[in-house]
Formats: sequence, structure tokens, C-alpha cells
Amino acid sequence: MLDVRGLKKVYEGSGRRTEAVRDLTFTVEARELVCLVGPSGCGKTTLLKCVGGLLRPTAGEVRLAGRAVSGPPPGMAFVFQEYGRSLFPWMRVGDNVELPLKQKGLSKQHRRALVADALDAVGLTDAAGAYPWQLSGGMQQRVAIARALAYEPDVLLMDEPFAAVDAQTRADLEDLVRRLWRERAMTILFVTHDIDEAVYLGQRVIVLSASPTVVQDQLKVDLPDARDQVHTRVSPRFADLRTQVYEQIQAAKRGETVLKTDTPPLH
Ligand SMILES: Nc1ncnc2c1ncn2[C@@H]1O[C@H](COP(=O)(O)OP(=O)(O)OP(=O)(O)O)[C@@H](O)[C@H]1O
Repeated sequence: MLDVRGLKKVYEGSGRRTEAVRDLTFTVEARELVCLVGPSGCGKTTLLKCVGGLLRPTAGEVRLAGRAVSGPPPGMAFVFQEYGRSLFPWMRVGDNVELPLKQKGLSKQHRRALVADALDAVGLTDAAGAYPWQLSGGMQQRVAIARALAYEPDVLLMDEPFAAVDAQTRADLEDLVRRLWRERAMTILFVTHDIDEAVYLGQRVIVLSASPTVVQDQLKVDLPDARDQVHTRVSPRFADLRTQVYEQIQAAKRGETVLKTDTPPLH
């Protein structure tokens, strides 16, 4: 579904040159949920922006379903970390969710049905007439997720979407993402700096090195598909996997590679 090949991004300007991403190659299968983790500043946001066609790579390419990405592709939706800045404060929740659908040229009736369905999926049917600033941070992030869902994307890109919400809300939103992913058969690329979140959510975790960034490691998350916050997080296998990711990130910061002993094969 998603093919990232030899991606490189160098920022230049104002006398500064920053090589944010050096050479990234990985693929994401259709309907896969892949988490990307890496040290702070390693270029996760840069990578996601290149994947979403919001930034032009310096070298390499991104292909979506076999076609080169050169601008935001129609089948892709984004959920950003800063929900406060991604929703329009002067528009009601329902109108915020509906806005991208207008660009799709859908009929009013069809748009309303998609908005109602998406708000229902995130448990916010009653909030359709409210303004974003009347909602809690977690609810605003659910609106942002609803807006992405209503768009019916094949691929959903999520950039540290729960970094700014409290721990309890975050756990609920993680379960929401897993439920929606299972129900709606989307491909999800989820960026986080939180190792536990990556292991809890993902079918696979891609660990990025420190900047300039390359793929440090990839781990298949061989936990059962039915996960829950209480039992999954205390299982011995969860602990093994989080330790492996943690070691890889520490090694990434030191610029080393780690020999693995019991990582299952990727496919
Ligand atoms: N528009 C820009 N112009 C110049 N340099 C940039 C720009 N955006 C990002 N960078 C630089 O690129 C590098 C990677 O930044 P990026 O935000 O992609 O990393 P990140 O892994 O998402 O960071 P964090 O984990 O802290 O959110 C950093 O050194 C950053 O300063």
C-alpha cells in the first residue's frame, strides 16, 4: 500500500542546513497498523509530512498503491498532535468534520450521513452542535479523528496524536484507534515517541535512528489481536517487546546496532 524508498530530506535556508532524514526505506501493507518510534528530533514529523505529500523529499520517493506521491493524495487523511490548531474554532463540530468532504464534491445528504456516522464512531453524536473550544482536549482529538474517518481514507497518518492529552484519555483514544482500525480496515501509520504506545497499538514497530535518520530496526508485535489496557500491558510478551524497542532506541541514540535474540520474523 505504502512504499517509502530511499527517502531523504534536507532543510536549507537562513544559512542553516539540517539533514533531518538521511535514507529511509520501508513498506506498509494494506490494512496494516504500523507504529514509528524514534528519539526526539529524529525526523518523525518530517517523514510523515513527506509520506502525506505535504513536503517534497530531497531524494527518494513515496508511493501509495503504486503511484508516486507528489501532493496530498485523495485516499489519505492526517491527524496531527495539535488538535487545538487543527480544528476551526468558529465552526461547530459537525461543520469541522464536514469541511473536507465538501472538497470531495459529495451531496449534502451523503456528507451529513458520513458526519453522523463518524461522530457516532467516536462517541460524539451529542457534540455535533458544539464549538471545539467547548470540549475537553480528549474530545477535541476525537473530533479530529472523526474528521479523518468521515473522509473514508484508505491510509490514515497520525502524528503523535495523543501527546497532549492526559493518561486516562490517552488509553481510551488508543483503544478507539484499534477498534476503528479493526472495523474499518484502514492502513494506519502512527508516529509516537512513546514505546509502550507503539507496542500496544502496532502490528509492527519501526524504530528510527537518531538524526540523520535511517531505519534502526523493525519488530513484529506478536501479541494477540484482541488487546486491552489491563491485561496486554502486564503480559510477559509485552514486557519483552517494549524492552527490545527500548534497547533499540538507546542504541539508536548512541549510533549503535543491537543484536537481537528472539525477535519473530517480520512476515
Ligand atoms: N521547517 C523546518 N526547517 C528547518 N529545519 C527543520 C524544519 N522542520 C524540522 N526541522 C529539523 O529537522 C529535524 C527533525 O525534525 P522533526 O520535527 O521531523 O523531528 P521529530 O522526530 O518529529 O521531533 P519530535 O520527536 O521532537 O517531535 C530537527 O532537527 C528539526 O529542527
